Amino acid sequence: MIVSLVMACMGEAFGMVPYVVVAMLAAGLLQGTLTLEAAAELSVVAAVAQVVKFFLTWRSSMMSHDIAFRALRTIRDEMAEKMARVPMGTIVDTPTGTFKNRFVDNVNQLEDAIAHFMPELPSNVFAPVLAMVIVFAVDWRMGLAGIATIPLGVLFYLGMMRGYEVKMARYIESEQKMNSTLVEYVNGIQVIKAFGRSASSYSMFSKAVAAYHDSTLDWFRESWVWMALVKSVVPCTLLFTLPLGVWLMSVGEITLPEFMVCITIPLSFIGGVLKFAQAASQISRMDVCLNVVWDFLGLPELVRPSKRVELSRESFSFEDVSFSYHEGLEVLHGVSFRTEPGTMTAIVGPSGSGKSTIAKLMAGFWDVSCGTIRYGGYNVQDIPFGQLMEHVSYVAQETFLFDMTIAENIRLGRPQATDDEVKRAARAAGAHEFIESLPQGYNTLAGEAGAKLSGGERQRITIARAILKDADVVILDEATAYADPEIEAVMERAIEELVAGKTLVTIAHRLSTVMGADQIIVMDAGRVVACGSHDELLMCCPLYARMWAEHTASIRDAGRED
Ligand SMILES: Nc1ncnc2c1ncn2[C@@H]1O[C@H](COP(=O)(O)OP(=O)(O)OP(=O)(O)O)[C@@H](O)[C@H]1O
Repeated sequence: MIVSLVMACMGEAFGMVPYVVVAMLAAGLLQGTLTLEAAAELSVVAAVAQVVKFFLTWRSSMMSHDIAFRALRTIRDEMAEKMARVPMGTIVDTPTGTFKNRFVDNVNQLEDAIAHFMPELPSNVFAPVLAMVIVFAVDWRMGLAGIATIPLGVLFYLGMMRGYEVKMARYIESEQKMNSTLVEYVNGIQVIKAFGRSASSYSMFSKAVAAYHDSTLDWFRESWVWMALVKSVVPCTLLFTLPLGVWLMSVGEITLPEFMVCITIPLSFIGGVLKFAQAASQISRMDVCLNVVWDFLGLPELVRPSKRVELSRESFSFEDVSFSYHEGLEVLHGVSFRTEPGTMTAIVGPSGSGKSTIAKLMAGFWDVSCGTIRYGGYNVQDIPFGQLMEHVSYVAQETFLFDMTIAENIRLGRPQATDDEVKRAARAAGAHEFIESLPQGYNTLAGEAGAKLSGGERQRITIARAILKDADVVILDEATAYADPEIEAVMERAIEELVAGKTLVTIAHRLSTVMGADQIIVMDAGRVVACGSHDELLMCCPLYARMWAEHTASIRDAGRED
């Protein structure tokens, strides 16, 4: 960046040479002393200086752009890394659009600041200073006349700067809010259409657009008056230099060439001064955008050690675990249980009783508020995140496929897996046939295929992913929730493949699917109310007995309807 700055400044210095040459040519012409050879030589000097300026400015700009894009990449990489280290709560509580804003729009704004503003700012200061040194060296009175418009310009500039940062922050905030609301709007378009609402009636979006409109106009209305004054007053140097110069020349204080130098040189630095005046908006913008980056990078992280530990064969154990997603709102209270290796644990309970929360804590998405979760004999907080994840497969309620090929989506389970292994996993998950029937088979992009895949098919792809991972513990969070009756059998076979010989923790609504579990944990309002086998719970847990009665009644009713 320093080299880029130096080259930009040198470029400005060379850029001034043609002005000096013009002054010398004009003076020679007026004095009648200009010869053809001298004119040709001076023109060559001006042309060479212009070429050198071009070369230096070009190199400086290339370097600063290179630096800018490298900085942008580093910032984005760090933000993406950070995202993997913050608790899931930070992610789910933030609207998707906000992430797009932080990562894309906000960081993009820094490009302009780093690539243009930083190298140009010193050269915009350097060029006027150099120009003034030249004019002052010729005649100090002409020097003063050359900068006479600047104090007035500074006055108007200060007028523009009043409350500028607040206005700029409001403008950027409203711009980002509008962008993120637009992303939400697009994400939620199905709901908006289904309820027959239009963009204008989606009040969040229209409010964000209106706020952006108001803040932009507010900002421009005030700034533009001042900026227009600065731009019209500062370049008027001739108003002062011309009469003073003519007078000084008439009284013999300065020569004609000196007069020409003193009126042309101040004209050469006006562009720089005006650009410098715009620096305020750049600095405020940079400040706001950088703060967004720093705030995000400063978010608290899930702290894990990096040194691998020697895990025993023990599986998960919850010891008096309490948890709140948000302070003061505890959703799990003193939960304790163990999962023995190679056994099946089912977690059941009414909606909102905390089943999925337990699954997500096992998957390491959040840290507990109180108590301890152990795996392999260690508190999970003392196990490197990557190491714990080697042992755990989490199949979530929501199936998510990345917009890459189906094969690559499955391979996420084990990046080094061969094509054959990917296919074997898909076969075991009962997904091979429908994947083969897609236009490009395993190479079909999930985004293209997405619309054609049913919920159950998508789920079998995520099960294939988990089968490929081959982890010791499989956590199934209502994994068969979207399966229709016809494919339920296929799904169950896929899951049997997935969990063969593994420790299974499953959360299921249909109690018939968990009857055979080694232990069933019954949750109610964030507490474990009972734990045992199906038969034991029927005898001793009224809540479970009621849920079972409701479940069998619903199966009977469904059978009667058929
Ligand atoms: N991300 C979140 N932020 C705040 N509260 C949450 C979050 N996720 C769940 N909760 C709350 O935590 C409680 C337990 O939710 P959880 O999803 O674990 O229940 P569940 O038993 O799995 O429910 P269901 O069977 O309906 O999926 C609920 O009161 C829920 O509103």
